[in-house]
Amino acid sequence: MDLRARPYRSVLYIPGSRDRALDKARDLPVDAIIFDLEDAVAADEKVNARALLATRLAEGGYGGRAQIVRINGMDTPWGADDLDAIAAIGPEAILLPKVGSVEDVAAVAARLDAIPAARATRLWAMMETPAGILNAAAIARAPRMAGFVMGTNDLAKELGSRTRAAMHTALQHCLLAARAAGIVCVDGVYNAFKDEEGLAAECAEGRDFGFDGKTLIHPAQVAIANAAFAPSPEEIALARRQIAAYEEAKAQGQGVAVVDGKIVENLHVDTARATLAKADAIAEGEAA
Ligand SMILES: CC(C)(COP(=O)(O)OP(=O)(O)OC[C@H]1O[C@@H](n2cnc3c(N)ncnc32)[C@H](O)[C@@H]1OP(=O)(O)O)[C@@H](O)C(=O)NCCC(=O)NCCSC(=O)C[C@H](O)C(=O)O
Ligand SMILES: [Mg+2]
Repeated sequence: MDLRARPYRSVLYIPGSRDRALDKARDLPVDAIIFDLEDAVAADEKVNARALLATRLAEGGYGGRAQIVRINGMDTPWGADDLDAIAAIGPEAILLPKVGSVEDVAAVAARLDAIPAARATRLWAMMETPAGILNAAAIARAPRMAGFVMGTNDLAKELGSRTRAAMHTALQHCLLAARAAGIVCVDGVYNAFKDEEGLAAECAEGRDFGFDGKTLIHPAQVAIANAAFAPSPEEIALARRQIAAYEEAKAQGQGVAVVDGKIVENLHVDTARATLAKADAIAEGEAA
């Protein structure tokens, strides 16, 4: 299965304790939702949030959006109960926080193997600890692994870094590991949720790096991420021209075409086809 065939431009965190936000998300134009039981939920709300979220997920109404539940760490008082309660609903994916090693993931995958409802549930990993970043290649190939989410807040805390630039190596390292394993990789959150310009700039950088999309914390951020991570009309038009020019060159026995003064070879055509497939998947999701 091509995990990246589906769009992940906008991936919105929703605190599992906020019923109004859980309801609102049913109408938001996001590609994916992370229903959060970890850092967005206070310690004394954890148990109630787990029950509320289980009820809302069982009710459904989230349409074709990818649904991912972030549980608490297995080393916390809530992790094991979160896992059992959420796995029993058979969610599409469970997101593990602060993953440090492939063994962390393998232990959860083995526990899921014993829960029939979770037969098809995939695992995602928060990449946000120095050990996790260093072990990214192995984690990306762990059992049931389907996606990485960059946790830039925790990473900044752990590294003591003060700028995003200081985390570029970690971001790119995780992206390399994800691409080598063929899994999804989404960028970290932009905390200043009222700063649209700052978010747009960070989305543009994430897109240039190659991320599939951005994690978000507020509905006002959704449109900006959706625009930044979708192929632009110019990119779509160029992709079509590249494919047509290459097909024509091939018909004449040549392996190289030229479009806008730049060579187009089979690998560029692969990228062009991927651009069109992504645009189609987005259009399909928006029409649904
Ligand atoms: C940041 C917020 C606390 C702001 O909340 P609030 O003051 O309620 O915002 P608004 O009044 O502007 O809200 C307007 C309406 O939008 C709904 N809303 C708000 N946030 C969300 C959301 N995330 N999803 C869905 N709907 C949302 C409100 O209910 C209002 O609706 P209505 O009443 O109908 O008008 C708040 O946005 C928030 O809590 N955001 C999520 C924070 C979060 O999830 N944090 C954890 C993830 S970040 C992280 O941990 C990353 C990683 O681990 C790392 O290390 O980096
Ligand atoms: Mg975190």
